[in-house]
Amino acid sequence: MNESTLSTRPSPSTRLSGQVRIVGTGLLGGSIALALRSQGVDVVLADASPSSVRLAVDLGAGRAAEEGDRPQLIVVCVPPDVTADTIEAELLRFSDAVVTDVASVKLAPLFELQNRGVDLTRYIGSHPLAGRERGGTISARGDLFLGRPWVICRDEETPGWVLDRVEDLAHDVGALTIEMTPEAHDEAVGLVSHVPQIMASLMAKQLQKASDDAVRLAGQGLRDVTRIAASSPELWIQILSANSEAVVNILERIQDDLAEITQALRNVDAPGSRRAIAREISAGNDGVARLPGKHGQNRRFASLIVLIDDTPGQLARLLTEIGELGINLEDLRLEHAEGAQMGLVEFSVLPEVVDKLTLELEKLGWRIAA
Ligand SMILES: NC(=O)C1=CN([C@@H]2O[C@H](COP(=O)(O)OP(=O)(O)OC[C@H]3O[C@@H](n4cnc5c(N)ncnc54)[C@H](O)[C@@H]3O)[C@@H](O)[C@H]2O)C=CC1
Ligand SMILES: O=C(O)C(=O)Cc1ccc(O)cc1
Repeated sequence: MNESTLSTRPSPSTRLSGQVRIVGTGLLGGSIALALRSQGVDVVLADASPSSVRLAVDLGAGRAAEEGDRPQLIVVCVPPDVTADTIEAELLRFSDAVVTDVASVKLAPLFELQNRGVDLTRYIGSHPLAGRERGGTISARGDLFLGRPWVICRDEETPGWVLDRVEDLAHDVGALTIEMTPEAHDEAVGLVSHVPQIMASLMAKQLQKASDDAVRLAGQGLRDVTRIAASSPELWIQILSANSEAVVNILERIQDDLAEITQALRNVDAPGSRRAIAREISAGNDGVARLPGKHGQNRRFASLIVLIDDTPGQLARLLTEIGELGINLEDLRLEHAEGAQMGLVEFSVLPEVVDKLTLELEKLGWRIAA
C-alpha cells in the first residue's frame, strides 16, 4: 500500500475518529501506525531520521507529517532518554492534542517533566507490554499489540476525555488496558521485563566462548530463555538505568537464591542439599504456573486466542460462526481483564485444524492474537 491508496475512513468498530501523530517511527511507532492504518485511522509520521519516516510510509504506516496537521492524539515512541523532551515539545506545538508515550519506564520521564513545571493536563504516560528483540522501522508489525496488556498511568487530575483517547488507542490496536500508578508500573516491569532481560543476556553471554559442539546441541529450552538477549544495548542501558532501584532489589533476591543453589550443588551429599535444590525448582514450577495463558495447558491441542469486544452477543456470534465452519472445539477459556473493553477467548483445537480456523476467522473479520 502507498500514500495514494491509503483510506482515512475508520472501520466501524474503531474508536479514534481524528488524526493520530506518531513521533518516532521505529519498532513501536511503526507498529502502532500500521495497526491504526489497518483500522482506517488517519496517521501522520514524524521522526528525527527522515529515512525512517520514508521507510514507514513505504510500509503503509501512514503519511509524512506536514504543516497544518491537526492531530487529536500524539503518541511519542522515541528512546526513553529523549521521551520527556519530546513530550514537552509536542504539548507546546499542538495545543489541543492529547499526548501519550510508550517508554518502558514511566517515573523518570514524569519526574523530568514535573521538575520543568510542564502543564501535564493533556499528557498520560502509557506502556504497551509488547515488543520484539529487534528495533527499527523494518521490524514493525501491525499485529504486535493484539491481546497484549497496555498500561495506562493516569493520576487524579487527568480529565476523563484525555484518558478516553489513550484507551481508544489501545483498543484500536487490539491491546487490553490496565491502569497503574507510575510507581507500581516501574516495580512490576522490573520483575516481568527488565530483570528477565538481564537474565537472558547473562545466560547468552555464557555461550560466547562455548565450543561449537556445545552450541550445536542447543534445544528449545535455551532458545526460550535467551531470545531477548538479542535486544539492543543502547535501548537497555537507558531502561535499566532509569529503573535501577526496582531492578537491584530483584537482583539481590536472585543472588541469594543463586548462592543457595550453588552451595547445595557444591556439596550435593550434605544433609539438606537435595531438599534445597528441589525447593528452588519447585518454587519455579509455582511461579511459571502463575503466567497468564499457562493454566491447564493441554499439549495435545493447539490454542488460538480471539479478541472480542466487550459487548452483548459477541461471544455467541463467534461460537455460531465457528460452528458454521464445522470445526470442533476441544476447550474454551474466557479471560476478561478488569476494566478492559475487550475479552480474550482461548480455544483449544486439534493441531491439524488450527491454521484453517485462524484463516477463516480472520476472513470473517475477527482479530486473532499471536
Ligand atoms: N523495543 C521494544 O520491544 C519496546 C520498546 N518500548 C519503548 O518504545 C520506545 C521506542 O522503542 P523502539 O521502537 O524499540 O525503538 P526504535 O529504535 O525502533 O525506534 C525509535 C525511533 O525514534 C527515533 N528518534 C530518536 N530520537 C528522536 C527524537 N528526539 N525525535 C524524534 N524521533 C527520534 C529514531 O530515529 C527511531 O526511528 C522506547 O521508549 C522503548 O522504551 C516499549 C515497549 C516495547
Ligand atoms: O520481546 C519481548 O518479548 C519483550 O518483552 C520486549 C519488550 C521490551 C521492552 C518493553 O518495554 C516491553 C517489551
